[in-house]
Amino acid sequence: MEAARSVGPFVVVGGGIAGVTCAEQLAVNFPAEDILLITASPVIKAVTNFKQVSKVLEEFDVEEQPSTVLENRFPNIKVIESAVKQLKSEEHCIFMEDGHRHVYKKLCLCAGAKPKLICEGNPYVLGIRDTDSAQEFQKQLKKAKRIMIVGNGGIALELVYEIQGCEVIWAIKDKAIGNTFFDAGAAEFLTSKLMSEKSEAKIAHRRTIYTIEGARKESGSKARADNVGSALGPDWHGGLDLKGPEEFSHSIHIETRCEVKKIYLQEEFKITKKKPLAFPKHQDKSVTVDKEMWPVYVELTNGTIYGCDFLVSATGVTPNVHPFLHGNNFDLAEDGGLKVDDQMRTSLPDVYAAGDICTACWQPSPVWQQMRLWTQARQMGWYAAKCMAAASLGHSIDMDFSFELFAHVTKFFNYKVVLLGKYNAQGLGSDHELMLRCTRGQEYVKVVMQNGRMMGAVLIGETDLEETFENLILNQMDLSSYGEDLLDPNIDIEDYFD
Ligand SMILES: Cc1cc2nc3c(=O)[nH]c(=O)nc-3n(C[C@H](O)[C@H](O)[C@H](O)COP(=O)(O)OP(=O)(O)OC[C@H]3O[C@@H](n4cnc5c(N)ncnc54)[C@H](O)[C@@H]3O)c2cc1C
Ligand SMILES: NC(=O)C1=CN([C@@H]2O[C@H](COP(=O)(O)OP(=O)(O)OC[C@H]3O[C@@H](n4cnc5c(N)ncnc54)[C@H](O)[C@@H]3O)[C@@H](O)[C@H]2O)C=CC1
Repeated sequence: MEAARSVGPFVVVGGGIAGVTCAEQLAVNFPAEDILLITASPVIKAVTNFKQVSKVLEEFDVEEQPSTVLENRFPNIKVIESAVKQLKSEEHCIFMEDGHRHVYKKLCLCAGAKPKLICEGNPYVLGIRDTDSAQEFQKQLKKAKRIMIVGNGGIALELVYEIQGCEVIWAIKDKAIGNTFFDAGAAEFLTSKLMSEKSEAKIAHRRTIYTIEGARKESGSKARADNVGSALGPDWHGGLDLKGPEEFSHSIHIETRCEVKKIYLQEEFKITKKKPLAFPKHQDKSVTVDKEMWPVYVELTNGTIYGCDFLVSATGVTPNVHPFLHGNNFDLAEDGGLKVDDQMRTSLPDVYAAGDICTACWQPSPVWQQMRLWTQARQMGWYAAKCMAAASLGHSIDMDFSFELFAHVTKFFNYKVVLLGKYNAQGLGSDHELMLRCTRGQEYVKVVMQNGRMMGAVLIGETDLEETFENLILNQMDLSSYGEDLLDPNIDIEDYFD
């Protein structure tokens, strides 16, 4: 067995952000050694336009590229396009779909995650993970008149805002939108943006439903449909044409505090004699029961039933661990991810993991938590390579600074959104207070304070506060004496703390 440990190259499985970043860093650290990157997809995802916005805030695009681009940049990286079928960790060997096998010295698993669908194997329930699934969604949307989006996180927030020309029923378990990122206050701020943008907006308070009828579609430029499959960056939907066949701009119907109870196919539904609801498409109050026959019917736990063309299950992801588990006893975390320690090691010798496939099981910084995001996939891939390099030289390294503070920059409803630290007071119990500053349609600033120290923040809009707040959270300065001044728009707090 000893022999297996030292022969063979470094091997990385997965051509997503985590895997590509890990392979690149290994290639830089060991320019004279072969690095094998094995991936099931014909393209790899590369980080482009990387910008270190501040100490921990970073922004970048994600671009799908042919593997030759990576091999040309790093001559000691060899990309093999084939799925891994099995791992025999005892033998330090992986077996491929294409029949080949590869011995490894050290292995990093970066096989990502897959959509956690509310119902597997139903052709009317779509998940979105990558370009292929996004294109399939776009194709289905072109001919859809009404769809249901289930889930209240990143994908749902983006889709609800971007989809035009198709009625959208948005079913969420929570009482307010965007629960994975926002509290009720921020949700209200964002919902009002959705309302204010649609001239005929109105809210039907039946079961706290928002019915947003949009203005007739102005000429406006359609999203570029020709460059699908290019940058998968935070504007992954930007390259898609998320427009249905109808001529109105938006028609969103939000059903809160409910889940999908049952999904019926058309034939099955006909025999139930149940009555599907229509939502007032043209403000016609009398339209309460749908006359159309839909391919699929969805019964929600609040008793309402809607016909629609298909559902999007934007209900989270589950780590892609299965091809590797067979015959290997990895320690798994509750969320199904491969447990990794502070050196990105899994429970099996010489096997590391990074990105969506893993679950961080080290003692985290008090203001950091894992979230399956591009930013963390890149940071983990980079750090795992450093750990593998150090380990092969016989030592370990300190935790990378990027895990000191949770920091995420993104865009929702066309607002810049910055999330820092314990932005929703995660794990702080009731022992914290919130400070808020909000100008409707402009900015929403929420700060989470505990014992006079800043623990987290939600910044929506161009607030220019991210760097100052990042420093205040990192240095844990006692801010009690500043009180409300901290958010006083007339006080330039940057001067206070510069
Ligand atoms: C629609 C959507 C929008 C998103 N938007 C954002 C955003 O705006 N900002 C953000 O920060 N995050 C966003 N995310 C999350 C982000 O995409 C993921 O966190 C990130 O891509 C994870 O990277 P990864 O390398 O771990 O996994 P992935 O990118 O999933 O890569 C996994 C790789 O492993 C390969 N693979 C899988 N199984 C095998 C196997 N058996 N053998 C060989 N290879 C295999 C796959 O082919 C793929 O190349 C979004 C996710 C989705 C689905
Ligand atoms: N701009 C950004 O930062 C974006 C980030 N992402 C990331 O990509 C990954 C996938 O995105 P999402 O699928 O949106 O995951 P998510 O984790 O962001 O949201 C999942 C949502 O589905 C809900 N949910 C789970 N099971 C459900 C059920 N059975 N019924 C109803 N609701 C259910 C959850 O409560 C949550 O609101 C996530 O890690 C997310 O953070 C995705 C899109 C944009």
